[in-house]
Amino acid sequence: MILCAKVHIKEGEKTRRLLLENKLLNKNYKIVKEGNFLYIPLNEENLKNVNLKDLNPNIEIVEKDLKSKEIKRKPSFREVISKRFRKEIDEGLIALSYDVVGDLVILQISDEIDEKTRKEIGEIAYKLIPCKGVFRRKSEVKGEFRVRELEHLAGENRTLTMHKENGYRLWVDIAKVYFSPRLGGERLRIGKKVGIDDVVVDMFAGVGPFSIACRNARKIYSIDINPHAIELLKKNIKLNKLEHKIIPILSDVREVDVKGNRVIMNLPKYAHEFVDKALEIVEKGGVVHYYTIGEDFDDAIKLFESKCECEVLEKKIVKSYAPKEYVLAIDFKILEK
Ligand SMILES: C[S@@+](CC[C@H](N)C(=O)[O-])C[C@H]1O[C@@H](n2cnc3c(N)ncnc32)[C@H](O)[C@@H]1O
Repeated sequence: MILCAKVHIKEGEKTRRLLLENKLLNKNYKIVKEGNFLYIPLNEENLKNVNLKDLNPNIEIVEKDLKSKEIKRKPSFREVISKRFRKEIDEGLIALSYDVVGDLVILQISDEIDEKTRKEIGEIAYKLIPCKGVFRRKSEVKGEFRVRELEHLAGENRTLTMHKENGYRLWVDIAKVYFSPRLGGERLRIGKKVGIDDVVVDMFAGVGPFSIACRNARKIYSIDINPHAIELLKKNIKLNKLEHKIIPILSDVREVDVKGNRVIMNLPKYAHEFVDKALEIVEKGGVVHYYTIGEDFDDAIKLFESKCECEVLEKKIVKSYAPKEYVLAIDFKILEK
């Protein structure tokens, strides 16, 4: 039995595209039509990163006996690596999960694995994952710009790529700016809340994925301190034809004087240091989308309650960060400052 998204045929193509963009479509099985409904096979491994109801609230998850598309299927990267490197996987030196940004793949292999083996794994990924280049994370995201060091393993040694998610396109340079494809579902969630009269302030915009996800707003101020991010953000504004709405600002957000009714604080590790600034920016009655790292939501809620009168509209775990630590999202409505 295969997990499937059951949707009305009228929403079939839109849902299939959203599932594909969020790496949730299981291409090994055929989509089936029964009556007025389509059953779209799901990639179970990636389901943990995305809440399907954010993609389309009408999706129902059901199990279905679907026919496999190919009789002779190419083994997946995960299948090959699990067999060849079981011990190293169990020891936490090689991860089966990886990121795909545009046509580039980023693997997680420890420095303790020798260079020859790292390259061998890179070549396996290059053959089995549709992509043009393979890299590995050489460090954690670090510094003010939240960028990680990378090591090239296979294919093209190029770090600029075009990523597609949620119906928009983004230029990303994986060596110069922060970008996580795992936040695609979160961006969709925020984008859906945006109204046509909203003025959004994206305090830590990077190349602009949250800003562009909020494209229904009246105006969007997109701020970042990394000049490479702002350069790519400007290209992305043009690429998505949003010159009339998005205002890119290269600056430390603490130096910027703007106001808005929806503030996005996507700097999980340090956002707690910027709460006063967010409260200066947000208008009374507005919403702050706060991202932080923690075991639970308590500290973040206490922090906001110590600084203003607020109401928690929604809270969710976005992804895991370390053992027992998560990237958390909390939407605060600011009642009184
Ligand atoms: C975690 S990244 C998020 C980028 C983007 N929102 C995304 O989802 O891809 C945080 C961003 O905040 C920027 N940043 C860090 N400190 C800043 C500051 N004081 N003022 C403005 N931007 C800052 C970094 O350069 C980085 O691009």
